[in-house]
Amino acid sequence: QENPVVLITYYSQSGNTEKLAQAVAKGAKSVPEVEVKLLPIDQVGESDVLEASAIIVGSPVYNANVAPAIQEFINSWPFEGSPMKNKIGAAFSTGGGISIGEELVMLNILHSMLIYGMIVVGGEETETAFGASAVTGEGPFGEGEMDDLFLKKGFGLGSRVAKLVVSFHNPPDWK
Ligand SMILES: Cc1cc2nc3c(=O)[nH]c(=O)nc-3n(C[C@H](O)[C@H](O)[C@H](O)COP(=O)(O)O)c2cc1C
Repeated sequence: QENPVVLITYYSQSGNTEKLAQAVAKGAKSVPEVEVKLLPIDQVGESDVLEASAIIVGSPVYNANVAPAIQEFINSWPFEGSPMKNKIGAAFSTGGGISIGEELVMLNILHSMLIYGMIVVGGEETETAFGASAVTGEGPFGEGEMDDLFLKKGFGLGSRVAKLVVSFHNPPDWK
């Protein structure tokens, strides 16, 4: 039996969300028995979406909303016959400021996943209850390297989703 696929996909104009996506992928790859795919959103086809057992979507904060490309991507998922039902979903975001949209963006992604019948989860810790987020342009969190604190959150999100996928893939005997 093939390993279940965890798809991590993101939109990133200036590289911040991509950095966080790489940390999420690292976390997912730390779990054996999953295949991890890390792709920018414009390189994801419908077959990637359909074959994935889990999808982790990342967006920058744009005026307290997801980037339009992210919403278009989610809107393009197949709906008839509920092929997305019971896939695991999770979210991450990066925003320039502290608390000016990161949570809204993650929750918006999760809301949309719920419409498709997906099972949505946050990260490993209370600090990633809604997913992993990073501040990229305020106070000590300026341009350049992403703070380790945020990369760890991304890692934890990826590893939690991958662990869940493995346990879903090998269901216990519930009888
Ligand atoms: C059009 C636009 C709107 C933005 N609006 C917000 C905002 O409402 N809140 C915020 O925290 N950051 C905002 N930002 C900053 C980005 O979210 C931040 O720089 C993010 O890390 C960019 O991600 P990227 O490098 O992956 O493109 C905005 C940036 C742009 C270009």
